[in-house]
Amino acid sequence: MLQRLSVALHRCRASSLGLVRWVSSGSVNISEQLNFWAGERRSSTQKSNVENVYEPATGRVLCQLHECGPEDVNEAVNNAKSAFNCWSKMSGLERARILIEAAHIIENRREEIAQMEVVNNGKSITEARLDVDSARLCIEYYAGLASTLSGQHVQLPGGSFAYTRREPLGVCAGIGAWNYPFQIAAWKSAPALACGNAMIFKPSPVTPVTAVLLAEIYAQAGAPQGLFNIVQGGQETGRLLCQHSDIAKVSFTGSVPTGKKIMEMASQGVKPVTLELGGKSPLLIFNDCGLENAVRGALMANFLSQGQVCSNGTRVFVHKDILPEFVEEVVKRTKLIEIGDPLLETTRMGALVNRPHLNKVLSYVNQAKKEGANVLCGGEVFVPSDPKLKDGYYMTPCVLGICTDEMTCVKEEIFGPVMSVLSFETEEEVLHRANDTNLGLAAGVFTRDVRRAHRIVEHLKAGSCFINNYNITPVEVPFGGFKMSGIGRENGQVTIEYYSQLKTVFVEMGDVDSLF
Ligand SMILES: NC(=O)c1ccc[n+]([C@@H]2O[C@H](COP(=O)([O-])OP(=O)(O)OC[C@H]3O[C@@H](n4cnc5c(N)ncnc54)[C@H](O)[C@@H]3O)[C@@H](O)[C@H]2O)c1
Ligand SMILES: C[N+](C)(C)CCCC=O
Repeated sequence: MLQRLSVALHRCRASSLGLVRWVSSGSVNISEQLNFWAGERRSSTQKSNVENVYEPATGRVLCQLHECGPEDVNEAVNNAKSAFNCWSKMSGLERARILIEAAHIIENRREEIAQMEVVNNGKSITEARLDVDSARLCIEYYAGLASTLSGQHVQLPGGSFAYTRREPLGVCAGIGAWNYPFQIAAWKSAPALACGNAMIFKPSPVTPVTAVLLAEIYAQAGAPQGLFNIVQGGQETGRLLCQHSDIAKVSFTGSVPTGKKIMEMASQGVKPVTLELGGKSPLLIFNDCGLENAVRGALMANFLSQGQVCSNGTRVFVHKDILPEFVEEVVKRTKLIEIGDPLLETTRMGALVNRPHLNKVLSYVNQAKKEGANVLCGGEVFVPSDPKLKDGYYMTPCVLGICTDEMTCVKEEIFGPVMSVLSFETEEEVLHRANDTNLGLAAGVFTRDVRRAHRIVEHLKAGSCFINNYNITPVEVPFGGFKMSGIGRENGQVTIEYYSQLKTVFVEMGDVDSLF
C-alpha cells in the first residue's frame, strides 16, 4: 500500500473524492518490498544483483531493486498454479465481480497511483492520470466480457454433435516496458484474468514501483491468493519466466531485439506469445487537411510521455504546398510546451526515464544534424529553474526539418521527443515511403477527403491507423503491430483469443462405425 511507503507528504488538498494526498518531486523514498506473491509483498531470496531505481524528475535514487532468482520465480509460479485451480473453475460472472471491484479501487486511488507513476517514470501528472484511467477501463471492459466467453455447438449426422469449450491457458507471464508501467500491467492482466488464467508479471527494472499496487488491488478486490503476482528483475528474471515449464504463455511489451529473444525462448516450449514491440510510424498530412487539427495531431503523435511511446508518428510527411505553414505552427507550439516538474498541474512535458536514455536521444539529434537535418527547435538538455530538479533528465522537444528518408532519425526508433518532418508531392509516392520500413505499429492520415482517407488507410501497412487523429487507444479497440512491430493484439474482443484456447468435444449419439 502507498500508505506503507515512506512518503514525505508535502501538502494535502480537499477534492471532490475526499482528501487527496500530494507528494512532491524529491520527497519520496521507497523502502517496501516490490515483489508480490502468496497474497503479500515479498523480498527476493537473491541478495546479489541489486540495481538503483531513479526518480527521473530529480535524478535521486528512489529505491533499490533486488532481482528475483529461480527460487523466487518458482515460488511465485507455484502460487499462481494454486490460484489458477480455483479461479479457472469460477464462472465468468464471479470473476467479473472481482475485476469490477478492482476497477472501483483503482478509481478511488487514481491520484495516489498516478503520483507514484510520475515519481518513477517522469511523465506529467496529467498524462499519468489518463494512464490510470486506461488501466481501470481495461479491467472494466474485460470484466464485461468475462461472462460472455462461450463455445459453439455443431450438429453432425445421425444426431451426433460437437461442441467447443473456450478454456484458459494456465499461468501466463507478462513482461513490461518502462513507458506505461501501470497501464501495461493492466492491459495484460485484465484479459488474462477475465479468461480464467493466473499471471506472473515482471515490470521493467527501470519502473518497478506501480505494478505491485495493482497486485495489491486485485488481492483486496477478492482475487484468490497468487492470482496476480509480481516478480522484479531484468533480463535474467525474464528468461526464467519464459523458460519455466509451468508458464503457458508469454505476453511481452518492449523492444524488437528483446521480442525476438522472447519468441525464441517461448518456441522451445511451443508457447504462444503476444509481442507488442517498437515502431517508426508515419503520419501523412495532405494539403486538404484542417491545418489546426493536423498540427494538434502531429504534437500528440510525437510528444506524449516525452516522446517515449511505441505508436508515435515520428515520420511526419507533409504535402509540399502546406509545408511552410505547417512547420511554422508546429515549431511555435512545440516551443510553448511547458517542461518541468512532472508533478505540477501546468507541466506538459516531464523528464525522460533515465540518464542513459536521455543521452541516447540527444545523440540521435546530433547525428541528425551531422546528416543534414535542420534543428527547427529543441533537442537540448533542459535544466529547470527549481534547484531540486537540476539533476533530472529533461530535454527540450525537438522538431527536425529538411529530413530525408535515408537519415538515421527517419529510419530508427528514437523513443524521445524528436519529430522528423519530411516533404511529399503525391499520394503514391508518400504511401511507398511510409511503408518503406520493417516496422508497422501505427500510421495516421490527415485529410478532409473521405475517399482519400480510406484509400490511404487500405494501403498503409500498420496495425493501428488513425484518420484525422493520432495516439488514441480506447480499450474496446484492438491494438498491435504488423511486420516487426509485433504479434497478436491487446485490448478489444479479439484479445480473448490470445488468452484462451478451444477444446473440441465430439459426442456420438449412435454406435461406433468401425472399419475393423
Ligand atoms: N507495441 C507496444 O505496445 C509497446 C508499448 C510500449 C513500449 N514498446 C517498446 O518498448 C521499447 C522500450 O521499452 P524497454 O526499453 O523497456 O524495452 P526492453 O526490450 O529493453 O525491455 C522490456 C522488458 O523486457 C525485459 N527483458 C529484457 N531482456 C530480456 C530477456 N532476454 N528475456 C526476457 N525479458 C527481457 C526487460 O527487463 C523489460 O521488462 C521500445 O522499443 C518501445 O517501442 C512497445
Ligand atoms: C496510450 N498510448 C499513448 C497510445 C500508448 C499506447 C502504448 C504504447 O506505448
